[in-house]
Amino acid sequence: MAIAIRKVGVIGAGQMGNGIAHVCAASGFDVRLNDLSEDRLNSALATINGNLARQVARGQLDEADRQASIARIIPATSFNDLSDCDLVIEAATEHEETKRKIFSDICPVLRPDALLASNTSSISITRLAASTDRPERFIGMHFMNPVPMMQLVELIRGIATEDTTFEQAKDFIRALNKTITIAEDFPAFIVNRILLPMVNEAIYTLYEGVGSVDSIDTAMRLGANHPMGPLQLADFIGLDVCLSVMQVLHEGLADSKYRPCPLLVKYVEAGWLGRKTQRGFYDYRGEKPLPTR
Ligand SMILES: CC(=O)CC(=O)SCCNC(=O)CCNC(=O)[C@H](O)C(C)(C)COP(=O)(O)OP(=O)(O)OC[C@H]1O[C@@H](n2cnc3c(N)ncnc32)[C@H](O)[C@@H]1OP(=O)(O)O
Ligand SMILES: NC(=O)C1=CN([C@@H]2O[C@H](COP(=O)(O)OP(=O)(O)OC[C@H]3O[C@@H](n4cnc5c(N)ncnc54)[C@H](OP(=O)(O)O)[C@@H]3O)[C@@H](O)[C@H]2O)C=CC1
Repeated sequence: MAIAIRKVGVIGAGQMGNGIAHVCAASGFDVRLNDLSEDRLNSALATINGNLARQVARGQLDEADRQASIARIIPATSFNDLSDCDLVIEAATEHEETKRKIFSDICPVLRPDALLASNTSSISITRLAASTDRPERFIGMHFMNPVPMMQLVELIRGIATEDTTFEQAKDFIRALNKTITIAEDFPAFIVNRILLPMVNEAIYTLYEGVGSVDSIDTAMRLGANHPMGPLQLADFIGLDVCLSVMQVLHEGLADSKYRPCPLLVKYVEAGWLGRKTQRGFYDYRGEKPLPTR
């Protein structure tokens, strides 16, 4: 039975969670934004405020709407604060065990008819759904980074996702004024099945000394009209997320062409995760980003 979606819970207030909360609030939904720490929630609200202000400055939003949007986002340090949500979108770390633990903790708190979605970049929706008490009302809702700027949401049904869930998810995404593309539930779906091997190949190009950080990013920005070079994009996505997606592809499709570049592994092991740690293929701590290699 279809339910009206009015209140949306977002679990994980990082790069994606704050963007998802932003677009839901700006589209008139009440939002409960959850993360492990109050500090993370406070910085997420500051980021959202800044991005809404950027949209006001660009004339995409008026000041009254900015204020109304930010007022619709309530920080939630406990899953109990999400108990009356109609839809909960998980946007926590790209680590399957983390997601499964979140689902086992949140399901008992939710109304039986509430929908549950994951913003996972690559992990099997069918498998994640099976770890919940509601595989029929579970779906993959894959937003793109940065969420307020990117038009696409990739929608992925698990094997058990019901038609009503699918239709409600489509209606919800349309209410966010986003465009839907439908992907089948296979490793990394469509966008990351194509994009992340390109990013991984750019890292191999650096690793093998074919080009420098600057020459590789310049080549693709000016040679293929990409808005960001692939190494700049990797830092923007997060090198931990890039590595997780490549591991899911490599293990899920059992094809050596998806093996993660050893240099990517090294950066993640060093904690150099890109923009979110101020250092990846570029060092973001100074005036302008400087290549770290
Ligand atoms: C990994 C996955 O699972 C799936 C994915 O998401 S893959 C990644 C998909 N995303 C991309 O490919 C993004 C490619 N890059 C772009 O499209 C563009 O560079 C961009 C849209 C990000 C920015 O476009 P732009 O015209 O340069 O925007 P501009 O006004 O100059 O803003 C640039 C800066 O603001 C950010 N930005 C601009 N508006 C923003 C908003 N409303 N919300 C968040 N960030 C915003 C940009 O990311 C960039 O960050 P910094 O301020 O920290 O430098
Ligand atoms: N980055 C990207 O470009 C895109 C990422 N995605 C997907 O979105 C999801 C989030 O990615 P992203 O935002 O980049 O990751 P981030 O690391 O930026 O944010 C993840 C957030 O989840 C928090 N978190 C971790 N465990 C829990 C938990 N148990 N309960 C609540 N919050 C938790 C983290 O807190 P802490 O840091 O303290 O652990 C962090 O604040 C991933 O599944 C990713 O694959 C999808 C599209 C694009």
